[in-house]
Amino acid sequence: MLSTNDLRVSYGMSEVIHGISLTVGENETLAIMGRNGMGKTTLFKSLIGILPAQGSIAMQGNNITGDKAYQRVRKGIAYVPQGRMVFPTLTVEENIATGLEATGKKKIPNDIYELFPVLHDMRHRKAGNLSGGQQQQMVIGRALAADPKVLLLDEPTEGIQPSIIKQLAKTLNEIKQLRGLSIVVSEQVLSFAMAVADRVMVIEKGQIVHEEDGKSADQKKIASYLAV
Ligand SMILES: Nc1ncnc2c1ncn2[C@@H]1O[C@H](COP(=O)(O)OP(=O)(O)OP(=O)(O)O)[C@@H](O)[C@H]1O
Repeated sequence: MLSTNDLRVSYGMSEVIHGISLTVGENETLAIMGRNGMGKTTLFKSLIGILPAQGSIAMQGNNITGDKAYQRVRKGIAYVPQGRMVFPTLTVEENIATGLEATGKKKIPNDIYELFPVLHDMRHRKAGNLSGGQQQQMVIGRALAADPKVLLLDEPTEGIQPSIIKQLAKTLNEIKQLRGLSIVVSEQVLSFAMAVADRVMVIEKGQIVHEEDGKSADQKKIASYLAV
């Protein structure tokens, strides 16, 4: 579905992603695990087209390396950034509706409010008044409004309570079923990654250093990469 080949990303003269090749298949969830500063956000920003990269990125076999972010969104990639980036003074509904731009539609698809009933209840509230977990649901709803084929989520559990993290994992699995999409998620919370991932990759200093099947993953080994 989405793949990279020898992807390299630099800030000025300093290269921080050193040749990453990965593929996420149709209806697959790929978790990219790594400690702070290992390059997860940089990788995601290059996938969505906010940061320029060398090497290549392909979507359904078509080269999108030269595409701008909005073109990639139209081709079916949606991005939920780390820190969520809500528009605090807009209502919940207005926030979600910003995701519709790529589709030309005016109405928020029903399944978004079915997935997140609390967002329906709070749709006229200002987004800045929502809890962290509710805001995370809202920005996932915003990404789904763009009708993506691939959903990129950068550390969605950051700043969210453990009980809500469990619920978020369940919801992501539901979304994958319901929409039949592919998910790439970056994470540091192992239990969350294990609850959603079909495949796990570990990133260290801008390189993939370990990869295995999610269901049979050696959690101790992955945890050892995450330990400081
Ligand atoms: N704007 C920037 N300019 C220069 N270097 C940067 C910039 N942003 C990130 N870096 C560096 O790139 C490397 C990778 O950072 P990145 O934010 O991608 O890591 P991360 O795994 O997402 O970590 P975190 O979870 O803390 O966001 C780090 O060494 C970081 O210091």
